[in-house]
Amino acid sequence: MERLLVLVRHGQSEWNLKNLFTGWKDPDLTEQGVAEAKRAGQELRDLKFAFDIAFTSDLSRAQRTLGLILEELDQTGLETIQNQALNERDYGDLTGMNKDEARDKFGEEQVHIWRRSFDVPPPGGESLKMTAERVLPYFKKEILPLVLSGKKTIVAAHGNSLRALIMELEGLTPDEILKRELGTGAPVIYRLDEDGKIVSVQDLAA
Ligand SMILES: O=C(O)[C@@H](CO)OP(=O)(O)O
Repeated sequence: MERLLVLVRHGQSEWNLKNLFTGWKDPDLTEQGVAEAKRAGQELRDLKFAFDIAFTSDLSRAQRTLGLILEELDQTGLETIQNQALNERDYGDLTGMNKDEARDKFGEEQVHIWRRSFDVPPPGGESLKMTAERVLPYFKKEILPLVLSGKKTIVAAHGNSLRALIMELEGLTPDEILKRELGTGAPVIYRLDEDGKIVSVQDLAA
């Protein structure tokens, strides 16, 4: 039995393009983001993927990315579950701020710590650790059992909510996961064994 899990970060959003901290804000995809999502769908179609269930966050950029992928796969009616647990890390007071302006205001190092340390949250927001503490229980309860039962599953979500998932799946240390940048609209394909251990990983961005 195949146990397939595909993770995909949303395509470029309006706020990715404007270089703004996004978090739980809900900007739409850019034209480039739409094209990235379509290309992801085409790549999965070329690899002959057909899914049994889809999960996404409650943010439009991830939902729309998933919708565009499913269109390419001719699977627009696929059962899809949306949950806030898969949302991007909440950037708190940084939300909406330009990333370069934040560096000017708070210093390069402080901004890097907020963006890429494991357990230092930005003011009023979530660290990657806090993000993992909501993503992982949801994944273990709602998603993983379906994957292990043979349901081919796609999860369309966000840079940091997917980092939390990848850290768990691949058994990475905080240092290792923080160096991992996920391309917009680039699927990562996992095949798992019956215990949820990785049999193979294929990153279509690579
Ligand atoms: O702004 C955000 O919400 C995220 C993802 O785009 O940014 P960062 O790469 O800084 O975690």
